[in-house]
Amino acid sequence: MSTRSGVISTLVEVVRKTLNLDPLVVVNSGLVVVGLITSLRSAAQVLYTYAENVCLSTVHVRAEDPLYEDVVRWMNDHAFRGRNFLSVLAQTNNNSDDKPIRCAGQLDPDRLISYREVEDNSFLELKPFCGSRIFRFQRTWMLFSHAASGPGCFGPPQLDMNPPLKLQCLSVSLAPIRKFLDEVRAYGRKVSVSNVTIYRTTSFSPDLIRWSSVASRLSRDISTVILDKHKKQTILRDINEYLHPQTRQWYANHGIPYRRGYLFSGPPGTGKTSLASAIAGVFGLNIYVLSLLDPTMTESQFARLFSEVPTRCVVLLEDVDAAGLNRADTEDDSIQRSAKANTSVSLSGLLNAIDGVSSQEGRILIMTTNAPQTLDRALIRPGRVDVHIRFELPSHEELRDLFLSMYSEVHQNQQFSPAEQKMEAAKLTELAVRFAACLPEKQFSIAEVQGFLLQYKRRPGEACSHVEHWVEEMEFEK
Ligand SMILES: Nc1ncnc2c1ncn2[C@@H]1O[C@H](COP(=O)(O)OP(=O)(O)OP(=O)(O)O)[C@@H](O)[C@H]1O
Repeated sequence: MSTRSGVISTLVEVVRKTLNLDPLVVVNSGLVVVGLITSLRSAAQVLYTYAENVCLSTVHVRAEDPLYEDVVRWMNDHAFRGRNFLSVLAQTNNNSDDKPIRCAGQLDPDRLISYREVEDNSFLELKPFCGSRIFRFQRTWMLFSHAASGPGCFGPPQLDMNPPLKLQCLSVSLAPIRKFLDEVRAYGRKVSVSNVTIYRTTSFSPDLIRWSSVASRLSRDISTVILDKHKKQTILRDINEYLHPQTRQWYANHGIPYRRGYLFSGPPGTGKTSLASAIAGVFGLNIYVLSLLDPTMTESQFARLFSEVPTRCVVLLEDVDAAGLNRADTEDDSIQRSAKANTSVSLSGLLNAIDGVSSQEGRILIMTTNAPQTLDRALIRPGRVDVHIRFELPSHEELRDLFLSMYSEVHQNQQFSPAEQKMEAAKLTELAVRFAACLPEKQFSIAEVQGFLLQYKRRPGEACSHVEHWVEEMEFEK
């Protein structure tokens, strides 16, 4: 003890002599400064909390809400342009269908191109990730905060999770932020007018499963989906009528839950998913894809996700037959999990999610299946499935349409005069008839025939001459 105090007094003496300062005074002043800073910080915190409660309007936006993407997009395109943000998430954006690769010259079948040498169309996106930024919107100063790991961004950032957003402004009313959000949504609609955003469920942890947008694509033109005209018109008219605001009122007046379900059934590769995505494009809706086969999803999570979709959207439940959901073969026909079930969601859980009290109104449910005959009657009864569209293997007429659709740009070539274009179109129709006649009806799926045509992308004549041989090969394989 005495040695330690001896060392301390020697040190004090050395400091006093070399710096000409009394160390005790320095330490005391330091303590006072630290104390002052701590008190000021606490006072600022109290003031901030008071201000937040009394005169700051705050809006939080959850990551799974479509508004989230709109806010981030608006901030990126306006408030952050050319400025530094404290912490950003760098991400390669591959969703740039509308930005073609700037590739050297015309396609030459004999010249192979290494795509390391060519500028690709993915681009680097820097998204605000953690921190806050003050920006001005229509004469109002606002604070945008994005916390990656709770308040203050302490701790390691959780890169796999989109943290919620916070928008604040100095106002006792939410009106300025509402105005801002209206603008953000209008901007989002404008920039993605011909895009369909696809949402899927993402499991962040065993207990946390949420919707997240996985892609935003140019919507598929409905005319490129080959389907009997009458069936196509039926479904388009039906959805058009259903989505109309007057129809919603009609449902409400009659006390009928405002929901509509569609079943697309048919062999693989006949266009069920293609039609669902084209429908979303026609009506400007986003697609929410749910899978009954997701091993990480419990029944209650499934129900919650189903109820969290927005009012107007397409909910796509693919291959419902694959889950093997049927009533157990019990005498009382009660809805229990069948032994063959392939999912953690029971049939009654699925039925409740579709039309239980918490199920979202206004959405369009599209279920696809290869085996409609195996589906439980309860699942496809009217109210759950209102329109059943049967997809079939293509007829000669549909094969001809597919051929014409694959080579549509051949005669639309701008280098041709209108008269030449007409002649080319006539030639192509002739080829299409010949092509279809070489294929047996109702034997191959459109996906299979499309696969064959893809080998002859700009050469309809060659496709026509090779199709018979391809049919022989396919028949041999089958
Ligand atoms: N009727 C169709 N019209 C246009 N393209 C089609 C059609 N059917 C299939 N295709 C093409 O075949 C491929 C697979 O189609 P899609 O995924 O829509 O079939 P599906 O019926 O949903 O198949 P699955 O039952 O295996 O999910 C796509 O590339 C699509 O372009």
